Amino acid sequence: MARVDLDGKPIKALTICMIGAGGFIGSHLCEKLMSETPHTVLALDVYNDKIKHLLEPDSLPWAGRITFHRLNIKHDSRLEGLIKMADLTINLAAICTPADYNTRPLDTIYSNFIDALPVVKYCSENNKRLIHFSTCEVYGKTIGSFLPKDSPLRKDPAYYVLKEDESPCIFGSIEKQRWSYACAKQLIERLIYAEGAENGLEFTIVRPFNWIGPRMDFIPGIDGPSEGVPRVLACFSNNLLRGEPLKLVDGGQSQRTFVYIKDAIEAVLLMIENPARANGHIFNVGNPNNEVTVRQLAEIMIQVYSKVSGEKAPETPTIDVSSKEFYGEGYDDSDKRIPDMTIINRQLGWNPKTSLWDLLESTLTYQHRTYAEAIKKVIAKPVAS
Ligand SMILES: NC(=O)c1ccc[n+]([C@@H]2O[C@H](COP(=O)([O-])OP(=O)(O)OC[C@H]3O[C@@H](n4cnc5c(N)ncnc54)[C@H](O)[C@@H]3O)[C@@H](O)[C@H]2O)c1
Ligand SMILES: O=C(O)[C@H]1O[C@H](OP(=O)(O)OP(=O)(O)OC[C@H]2O[C@@H](n3ccc(=O)[nH]c3=O)[C@H](O)[C@@H]2O)[C@H](O)[C@@H](O)[C@@H]1O
Repeated sequence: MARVDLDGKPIKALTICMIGAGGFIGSHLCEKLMSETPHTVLALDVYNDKIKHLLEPDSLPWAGRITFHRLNIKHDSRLEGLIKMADLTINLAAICTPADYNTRPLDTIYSNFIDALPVVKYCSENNKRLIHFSTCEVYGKTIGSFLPKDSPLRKDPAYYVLKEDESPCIFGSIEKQRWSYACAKQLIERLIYAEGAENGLEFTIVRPFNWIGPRMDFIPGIDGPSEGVPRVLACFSNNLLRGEPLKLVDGGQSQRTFVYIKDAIEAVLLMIENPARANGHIFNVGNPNNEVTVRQLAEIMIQVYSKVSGEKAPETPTIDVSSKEFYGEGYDDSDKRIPDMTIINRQLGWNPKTSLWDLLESTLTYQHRTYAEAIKKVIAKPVAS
């Protein structure tokens, strides 16, 4: 049966230029596009470890529909040609781990703004559609966080729910370099929006709210640097795998909503296949029902990991660390992130499905299966003198 879009029209097979295809989100999106659609992917990245299973062997059912192009978009003349070959470009490439924002602010700003400029320009000049990945961090802090601690208004959704077309972007001072990422993402959003308004660029901007699942980031000392600090899912997974206490930054009081990567990818596929409904829009993609403090996240992950691994929870399950000690000078944090879902619901009829417990159960099962043996070997190895 022919696949149809939300308006009942047949979906044409597309060629998609996916920049950053070798990362966490890219790997899941490539998997979905290969297994469930007829689309072709030109996968661009500097790494391909997370999509190797889709590239080899030649006998895979989708062989020929995905090709990997190893390139750095900072300096590679092949970029424009690949964008021209495609109907649609999806840009995922970015430095997007908070540990980098205050310690490598220049790389962060270059990666999230300067390096994205040619992609926007080539799409605009060649009349190609662009789906650009921004972030929920563009909202920064909530309005409610500036109210007195005991103000009843803090409980009023008007002071914390984040709306694409209404909420302001509230960042800290310049010396709080945490916001270098959010600010660079905000400026590229504004540039894309302006290209749409002045030059007719067909664009969609995605604001992911803490998408998590298998293949997110790396486990320090196993498939990433020992001293590296990934995002919270991988930090806590690493602690659990090693039987160490989970580190709560500044008491773990910040709140987040976590969405399962597989739910979120459904939303991206709807955007890809329904351009008339997605063009010109900015979409929050998150799960407002999965809100927890970071401390609660740690507690749930400890329980779930114990269930899936059969190992006892560590005697000291969590410890508090200051943000200065953990991330260094210039760190700051978003207090609370509840996505408003009105626009994505209206335009694409999308809703997240997976509960926090369920998504952590499948993700931690994957982490245990993938890393537990390797961690045991590393721990058992005597340190070279
Ligand atoms: N995962 C989330 O929940 C989340 C949340 C908000 C925003 N985002 C945004 O979504 C996008 C993808 O995030 P992710 O979680 O998959 O991150 P990721 O780090 O796993 O993936 C990014 C990929 O881009 C590649 N890349 C970076 N710079 C490049 C360059 N110059 N040339 C070629 N390739 C380059 C990296 O090698 C990596 O494979 C990013 O733009 C990020 O800011 C993600
Ligand atoms: O995922 C998103 O939607 C966006 O937010 C993330 O930012 P953040 O949620 O702050 O990053 P995490 O590393 O996942 O941290 C979440 C919270 O856990 C805390 N944390 C992290 C690691 C840890 O070991 N302990 C700990 O308490 C952090 O301080 C923060 O409050 C990243 O900036 C991006 O990947 C992305 O743009």
